[in-house]
Parts: sequence; C-alpha cells; structure tokens
Amino acid sequence: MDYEMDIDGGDSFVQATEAFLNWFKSLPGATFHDDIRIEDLRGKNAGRGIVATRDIEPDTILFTIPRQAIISTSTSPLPQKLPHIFSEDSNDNDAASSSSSSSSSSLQSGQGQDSWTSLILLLMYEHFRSQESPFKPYLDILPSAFNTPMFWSPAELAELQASSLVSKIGKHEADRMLTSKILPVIRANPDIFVTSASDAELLELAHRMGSAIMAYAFDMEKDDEPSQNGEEEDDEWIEDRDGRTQMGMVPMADMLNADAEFNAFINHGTESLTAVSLRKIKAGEEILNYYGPLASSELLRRYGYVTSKHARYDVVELPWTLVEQRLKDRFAVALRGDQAVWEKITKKVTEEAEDEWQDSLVLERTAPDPDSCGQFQGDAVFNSLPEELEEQVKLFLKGVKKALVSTGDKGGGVSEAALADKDTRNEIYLDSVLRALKDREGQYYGTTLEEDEQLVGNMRDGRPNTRNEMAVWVRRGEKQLLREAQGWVEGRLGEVRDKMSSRAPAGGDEPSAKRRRG
Ligand SMILES: C[S@@+](CC[C@H](N)C(=O)[O-])C[C@H]1O[C@@H](n2cnc3c(N)ncnc32)[C@H](O)[C@@H]1O
Repeated sequence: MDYEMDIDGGDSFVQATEAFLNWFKSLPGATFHDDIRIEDLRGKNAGRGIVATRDIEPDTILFTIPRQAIISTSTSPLPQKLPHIFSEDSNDNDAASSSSSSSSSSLQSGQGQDSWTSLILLLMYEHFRSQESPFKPYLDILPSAFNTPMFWSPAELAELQASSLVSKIGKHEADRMLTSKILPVIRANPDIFVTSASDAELLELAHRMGSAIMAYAFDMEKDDEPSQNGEEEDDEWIEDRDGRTQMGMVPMADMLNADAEFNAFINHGTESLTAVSLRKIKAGEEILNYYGPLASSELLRRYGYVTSKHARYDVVELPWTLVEQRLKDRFAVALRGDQAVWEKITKKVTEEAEDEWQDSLVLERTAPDPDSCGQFQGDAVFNSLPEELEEQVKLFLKGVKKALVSTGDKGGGVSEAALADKDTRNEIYLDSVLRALKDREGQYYGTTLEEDEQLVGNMRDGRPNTRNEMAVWVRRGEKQLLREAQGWVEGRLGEVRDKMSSRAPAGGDEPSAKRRRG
C-alpha cells in the first residue's frame, strides 16, 4: 500500500500519524493506553501498526473508540441531507443481488444503495469536505493506493497462475456498481459533493474508498442494541459482508494489523468500542487483531497481504469436470467413449442432485479454531475430501451402472457387476480424484511446487515483499495443499487396493464371487 512519503525533507507519514493520534485522543470518551504506541512498520510492508511499549496484562483495555467517532450511516449527517438515497425503504439490503436486481430507474436516481455503497458515499462526502471534515486527520492516514489484486496489472495477475483468486477479483463488476450507484448520486447533488473531478477521477476515488472499506471497515449489527440481559455485546469480528450488517469505519481499531494468531480483539459496546488484550503482551510485541480464518488468497484479495500463519487455511477449488473426466476414463472401453451416453448421465446426475450440485469442490485442511487467547492449538491437517465430492461421484457411478446395464457388456473396462461392489466403487472414486488432483496441480503451468519453494526461500526474510512474491506465495500454498491432498488420497487408495487384493481372486476389477450378483 502507498502511504504518504517524505515531503519537503520532513516525514509526512510521521506527521500524519501524530496528527491522527492527537485528533483521536481529543475525541470525547476516547482513551489510549500509555503503554502502546502507533509504530511505522513500513520496513516490513505493514504500514502503521500498534505496538506495546511495556508488558501488558490480559484483559487490559488498550483504547476506547466512542461510537460518535465511527463513520457510518448512524453518525454521518449525509443521510439527513439525502434521505431518499439512504432511507431504509430505498436501500438494497442484499448487496450480493443488488447489481442484478436493482431496476434501472432506481440506479439512475442513485437508490438501491447497500451497506458498501452507502459507506463509499459517506467517505467521498467527507473527502470532498476536505478541511471542513471532522474526520480529516483520520482520512489523511488512509492509504492512497492498495496492493489488493483489484489493482494488479495483467502481468502481475498472471503470476497467480491457476489460483481461483483470479476469478474472484471482480474489477468489472465493481466498475459497473460504482458507475451506476455512486457517480449518479454525486452528479445529482453538486452542492453536497463539491468537486470538479471528472467521471474517471470520481470512479478512481470510489475504487479507492471501496478498497479502504474492504480492508479497514468493521461490520456491526444494524441496531447495535445491547443484548437482552443488558450486557454489552461481545461480537468481535463479524464476517458477514453481504449488506445486511451496517458497516463503519472505526478510527484506531483499524490501526491494528492482524494475523491468524492474535492477541487482542475489538469489543462492541453500547456507547463505545474497546480494544482489549486477550493475553499477556510483551513490550515490543505488535498488537494484533483477527480478520478470521482466511486463506492466503482471500487475505490477499481483501487486504492485500499474506502471512505464513494464514497458510493453514489455504483452499483449492477442484473443478468437477476434472474428476468427471477421470471417472469417464475408467469406463472409456465399456462405454466406448459414447458422448451421448455421457451427456445423459451428466444431465441425470445433476438433475438428481438439484441445488446441491457443485461445479467446483473446495479442498481444505481441518484446522482447529484459535483458542480463547488467540493461539493455535494443534496443526492443520488434510484428512478428508469434501463430502459433496463423494456424493457426486456416488451419483455419477449410479448413472454409469445404469448405462452399463442398458448398453450391455461392451467387452472391457469395469462391468456393471463390478460396480455393485463397494470397494470397487471406492477404488474408482479415489483413483479418479487422485488423477484429478494431479491434473489440477498441472494447471499451475508456469512453475512446479519445487520451483516455487525455491522462490519463497529466496525472499527477503523468507516472506513476500512484492506483488510478484505474494502471487508466488499464494500459488505455492495451493500447490502444497494439492500435494497434501494427493498424499492423503494415495494412502486411502492403497488401503482399498490392499483390501481388494487380499480378498479378490485374480481378475482385475471384478468383485469376489461371493459378492457377485445375478
Ligand atoms: C485495518 S488496516 C491496519 C492498519 C494499516 N497497517 C495502516 O497502516 O493503515 C489493514 C491493512 O493493514 C495491512 N496489514 C494488516 N495486517 C498486516 C500484517 N500482519 N502484515 C502486513 N500488513 C498487514 C494490510 O495492508 C491491510 O490491508
């Protein structure tokens, strides 16, 4: 991310930090513990962060943010100025469906805002107010550029190779959404959004605000009522970003960097939010929040960085078509590569599975949640394939079995009788998945896992410092997971094959005589 750099021989970064801290401390109700400080962490590509200057005990309140200091639709004057844009009735509470479901007339009038676009409007309003904005010292420390893949060049994106992250960036969708929902509101209200910016500049600014929200905003329950027994809510980080929760920019809470092991959390109270230590934090240690059990790819997509601790949550999407192709290979002789038969099977199977059908299956490790002190207990291990994958293969094999019955024995491959045997089906399942996993790894065409390991080994301090290195990190993690998955499947496959060979007479895929039907 780009932060303000030296100007006129002075360090504007340091000055902006000081101005922000003084502004924050002056807010009625704000507190900032004496034993912490905002530190310049640009040396490790982490912008600003908060560090303990002395040992801090568990359950210590590190700082307090009065709710009035949050930028949200509850605190901003903008909704009163533009009630037709911000009223509950005109809002689109489901951001996920907003781009497709909003009528063109509501888009032209700037209605149909969701929690994202509402907050973008609030931030742009404050930005254009410039010196008049009560949030100026806070806005001044928000980054002007981001490392999220939304802003990467095609060459930088190509380094992600076959990572599914590439398909999730959504640059065009974001352009469309900002152009249809943000620009019309600004243009229709020139007295409120005072700017001489061109449409292209407005779009760029809206992207910048959208990315700041992605990496900095907090989600809060809309009413922020205390719980029924009168105690304050302890809802930490709410991951739901589908527009149903209210989003807010929470100055100082968003100065905390984060990792998958962390030592502080944000407590959402009625009057204020507080940052609280989860365990003893030693002098010099960084105070870290938690963004959730995010894969490296997702951490990069939302926040523009990666860490080694998040690698345990890495995921790989396995397209069903790869598994299906390998399943078909097993019956290529028996069904003579009959395209019409395969189409019939696929149609039948997907119909039978209805909404449950998945075009791609998510592979992940079993990773225990961090404990109540924010620390890992136990390793993350790959020890299962997605249940849906097994279900879909089962359905598929059922379809194949029927096809084999109707076409009769074509004199080769796996027979219908063999498919009646559970071990045979299991063997076909695991063998096809294993081959599909290798095919998936092969889709990362540019480099091998071993080459990526070497690239990571050469990184300064053993961690990524550039976009290119972050891309290498993400794809290396995904290839590693694919290898672990292959190892696990190989193990299961070996067991099934041992079992089959210990009970079956010679004869390939045929089940034992005892089990043979018909
Ligand atoms: C909520 S802000 C935290 C404050 C931010 N460092 C700043 O200077 O404004 C989130 C951003 O901080 C950076 N960040 C957070 N945790 C990090 C970490 N563990 N390592 C590197 N950068 C991190 C990322 O750029 C992320 O998008």
